[in-house]
Amino acid sequence: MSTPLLEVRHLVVEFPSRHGTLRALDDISFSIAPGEILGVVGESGAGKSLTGAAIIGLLEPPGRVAGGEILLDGQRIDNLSHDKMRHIRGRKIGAIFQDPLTSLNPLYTVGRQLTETIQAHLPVNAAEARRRAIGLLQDTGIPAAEQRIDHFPHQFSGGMRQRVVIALALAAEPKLIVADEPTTALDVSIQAQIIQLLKRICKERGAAVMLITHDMGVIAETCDRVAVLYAGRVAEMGPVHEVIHQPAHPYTAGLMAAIPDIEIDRERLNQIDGAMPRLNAIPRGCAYNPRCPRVFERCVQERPDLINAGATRAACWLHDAHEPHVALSGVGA
Ligand SMILES: Nc1ncnc2c1ncn2[C@@H]1O[C@H](COP(=O)(O)OP(=O)(O)OP(=O)(O)O)[C@@H](O)[C@H]1O
Repeated sequence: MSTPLLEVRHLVVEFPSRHGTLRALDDISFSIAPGEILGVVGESGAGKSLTGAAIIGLLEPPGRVAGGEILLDGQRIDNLSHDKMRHIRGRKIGAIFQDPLTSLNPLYTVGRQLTETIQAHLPVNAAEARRRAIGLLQDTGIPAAEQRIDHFPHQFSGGMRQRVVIALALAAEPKLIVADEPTTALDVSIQAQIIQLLKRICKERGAAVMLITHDMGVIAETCDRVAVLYAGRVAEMGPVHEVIHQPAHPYTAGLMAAIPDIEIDRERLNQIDGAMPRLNAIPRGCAYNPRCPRVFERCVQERPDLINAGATRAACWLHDAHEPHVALSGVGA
């Protein structure tokens, strides 16, 4: 892999609470190379959005980075002032969120928002900024961009608005795009178009992308590599094809089995039994052990770190070569 653009090393995020400190992200490490799309997947509460928020410097207090480091282009960004981070967010990191309306100012035309962003970060005059803004709208598939540039956000449909948000995220030519559930709020019929657009435009520009989603189908279509999160830790990480077709962690296998299939009645979907633990009740050993069909003694005693597991890396004792896998009695192994 080429030199990483983004490196997240041993990231810890904590929230103070009345019951003591809650650790929401616990020792998360991964990297993304230029031009690469890393999918971050997991059930609700796994820590996907917090990971994205920590990277873009938008963790909501009292949540805080309590350990580890985040490097962009070799420079630490987790310890910068708000002002410096705001500048980096515009210039080097573009963010795309689930609801396009949170990223757009309803009072300004999309052209004004695009040209202001371009001129705040790039040395171009107003005419050039407008020319580039029209180019971005065309690139993101907005028809009649020369006219639509002077429209307000409410004059666009949901799908078109998310295209505008993608154009805005790319306006300052950032090297990293963090996209948090970018299609969840959209009509199913246009989700695939937006995902394909994001993929094409980022690949063309060589931008690194962190794509947060709970949807394994989106990951399969879009990503180069994938990190599977569970209870604030990486359960498995590897090339997307290998993670999907030979999942090494029983949690990943469970997520794969739960992918909706239009041929199958929703009622019959194979969901993973049980629920993600609350932060104040993370089980000892492997956090997935109460739900795991392959749990054995060591899983309830010792917490696994990522180890080589065939074509991927998985935090699972099943892949420890020295492990005699003695199933726990009473649990379907
Ligand atoms: N402000 C907060 N205070 C306390 N705990 C929080 C706060 N924000 C998030 N958490 C907890 O951190 C954990 C991770 O949350 P996060 O939003 O990152 O999950 P997620 O994987 O993005 O889920 P979803 O798919 O539902 O967005 C959850 O247990 C959540 O309850």
